[in-house]
Order: sequence, then structure tokens, then C-alpha cells
Amino acid sequence: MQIFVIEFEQDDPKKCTAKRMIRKGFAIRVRTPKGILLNPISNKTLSYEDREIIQKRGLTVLDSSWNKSDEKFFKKYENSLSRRLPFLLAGNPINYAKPFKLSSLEAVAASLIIIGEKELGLKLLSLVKWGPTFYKLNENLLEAYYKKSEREILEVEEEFLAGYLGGP
Ligand SMILES: C[S@@+](CC[C@H](N)C(=O)[O-])C[C@H]1O[C@@H](n2cnc3c(N)ncnc32)[C@H](O)[C@@H]1O
Repeated sequence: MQIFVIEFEQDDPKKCTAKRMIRKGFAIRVRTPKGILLNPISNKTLSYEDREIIQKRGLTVLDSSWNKSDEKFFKKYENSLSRRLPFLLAGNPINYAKPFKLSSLEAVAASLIIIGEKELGLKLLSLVKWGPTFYKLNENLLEAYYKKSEREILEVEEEFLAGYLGGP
């Protein structure tokens, strides 16, 4: 399962979670997206249905700074084969409890768990001290998304969001 990182060097390198994945041998640096690209503005949601393509061609994360990553930035990648992640809360100290705004490491770990590679996802989370916080915050959702199709994930997300946003 190959993880790729496109680095923009916009954040403090000491806090950069993508650099940590590279340093620890879990990811490699590339210049262009390979396999499936994690892009929060994609209109397709990552699911178990993406497992085969990720196994064969890999998963790429765009390691930019959230402060510099507006819709225009992510739109530049709209021609890549990309996926958004369903509702999850960040567990990292910078964006703690913010929905959808995950660090690179959280985004990759969540993707791996969703496609059934839970052990590897948990291993990645163990690289940062707030990794278990991310898992605990999202445990029920991650269990509900685990090995599910896109349609099933969207149903879970919709039901959850209705409660979260105080809907009917
Ligand atoms: C904007 S960067 C911020 C990285 C941060 N500097 C770090 O050290 O981890 C996070 C990347 O993770 C992926 N990502 C995060 N949240 C996501 C989501 N909700 N859906 C899809 N991809 C997401 C995207 O590739 C995004 O560009």
C-alpha cells in the first residue's frame, strides 16, 4: 500500500505530519498525484470501493498549509482521480475538533481504516502523540464507515450530520 505526499513546505517542518510519515518510511514524496488523491472538495467520497485502486496505484495527500489552501488551490487538482473524506473531526492540536480539516497523517490513517487496512491506519496514528485522540473522537464514525460502500457512507454521514447540526 503506497502512500505519496506532494509537499508544499508551507508549515513548520517540525510539526508537519507528512514529513513524519516520510521520515518513518510510511510515505514517499512525489510531484504529481498517483492513484487516488485526497482532496476535500472532491464530489466523490472515499470508500471501501476504492480499496483495489489504492492497493494497486496508491494514495496521495496534498501537504499544504490549511491557511493557504482555499477552494481555488484544491480546484487545481479537480482533474485528478480524487476523493473527499466523510465527516470526521481533527484530533490534532492545531485544528482540534474541527470537522473535515484533518492533518495529512489523519487523512491518510482514516482512509486506510475505511478501506479495511485498520492495523496500518492505527500504526500511522501511533506516530503522533495525539493520534489516539483522533481515533477516540472518531471511533464510532470510523466503525460505521469501515469497509462500507460510498452509498452506505453517505447515508451514515447524512444521518450523523442531521444530529450534529441539530436537524430533524
Ligand atoms: C491541507 S494539508 C495540511 C497538512 C498539515 N500541514 C500537516 O502537517 O498535516 C492536509 C491534507 O490532507 C488531506 N485531507 C485533509 N482533510 C481531508 C478531507 N476532509 N478530505 C480529503 N482530504 C483531506 C488533503 O490532501 C489535504 O490537503
